[in-house]
Amino acid sequence: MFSFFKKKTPQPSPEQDRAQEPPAAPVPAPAADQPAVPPAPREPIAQEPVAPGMAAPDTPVAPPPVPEEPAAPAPAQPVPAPAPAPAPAPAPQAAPPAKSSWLARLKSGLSRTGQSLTTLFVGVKVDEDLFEELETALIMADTGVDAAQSLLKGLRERVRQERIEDGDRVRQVLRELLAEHLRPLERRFDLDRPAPIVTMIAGVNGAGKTTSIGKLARTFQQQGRRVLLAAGDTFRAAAREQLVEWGRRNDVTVIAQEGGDPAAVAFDAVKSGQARGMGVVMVDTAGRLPTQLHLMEEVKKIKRVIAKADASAPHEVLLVIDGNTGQNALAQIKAFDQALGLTGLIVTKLDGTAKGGILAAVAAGAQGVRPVPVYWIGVGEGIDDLQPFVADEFAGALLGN
Ligand SMILES: Nc1nc2c(ncn2[C@@H]2O[C@H](COP(=O)(O)OP(=O)(O)OP(=O)(O)O)[C@@H](O)[C@H]2O)c(=O)[nH]1
Repeated sequence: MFSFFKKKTPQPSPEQDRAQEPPAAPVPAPAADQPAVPPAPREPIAQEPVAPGMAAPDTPVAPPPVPEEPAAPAPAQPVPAPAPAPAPAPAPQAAPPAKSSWLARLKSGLSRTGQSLTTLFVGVKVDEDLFEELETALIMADTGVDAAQSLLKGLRERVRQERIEDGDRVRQVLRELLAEHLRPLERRFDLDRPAPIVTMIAGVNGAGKTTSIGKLARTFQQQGRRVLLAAGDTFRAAAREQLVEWGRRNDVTVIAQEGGDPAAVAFDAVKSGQARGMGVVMVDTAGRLPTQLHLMEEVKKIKRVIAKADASAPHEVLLVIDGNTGQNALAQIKAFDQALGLTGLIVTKLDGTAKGGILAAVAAGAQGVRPVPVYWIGVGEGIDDLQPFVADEFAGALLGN
């Protein structure tokens, strides 16, 4: 399995607050990840290698300055350097895996969640004790109380109506009910619309934003779209370099700038994407907690400034959430949705978690959350471990077929 983006150091805690850092080094990451002296200044990078099967690049265009945005600093200067012409590393995996292997991975990824649920049905008597145990197991899997109760209500009805006495049949019915419950979250990311599709990615530290962007860039390329990335985390050199390095290895243009205003980088990326006929422009943003109000203002500003480069953009605003986060994910969705108007979710790290039920809580609108559609789920660090969310497959992986 091809693995990439693995950080050399442990992930920064979401609890870290850039605000507490000295102004000269406003970085969210732990000291280990952050050299006291930043790495040698990197030229803003605009690689222009051409992915196989893609059109030749246009002449790089110097983007216009960011239009008047109160307190906006000078525009980024992504002077598109000539292509460094590194021999592009071969694609780690040429073709997407067979459907069966993906399903097997999803299943094994969610096995820790599934185990606690599926073992309950083996040779069991179908009675009130079973329903109570199931309710507890669902809540433990992070479905939340609302979703657990609503699923169990449906299950009781079906068991009564169909006079089900077999534990395994109860499991199958619960699986059907879970799939139905999750189906409203299913949404396909539409690539067939006017380009560039400007997609902004937000989330807390370490949720998997940059990794997911890398995986998506590959997916979009495989579907014949030219991709441009904006390294919107101008504070943390490691985050920027992670994206830039990915771009180098995979023939994807990356607009990056050390320091400065992330909104300016985003603006430049959109302009550049328009000028170069890109299919998708993905804007990475620094990790932030919803409680860090100044950083939430910053991410709102990025969105506003993107709209100055293209009045219809951003076309997608995606929140990346870590599937292990538990019920706090709901608070994250609510806050980012309020700040940015989310169009979709990417739920990562569903592999090896005992809490794969969080999507049921989202679908139930628990804690007043809007059931924001889920475009993709991440079940591993490999390039193919980000897959479209399909309710039926998800329910099957969780509860068996
Ligand atoms: N197991 C697993 N690990 C993942 C998944 N997605 C991302 N990761 C890992 O999670 C870690 C953090 O991922 P990043 O992409 O750096 O997260 P980020 O949100 O960009 O982090 P910041 O830039 O610090 O805000 C990395 O070690 C990734 O390899 C997933 O679906 N499964």
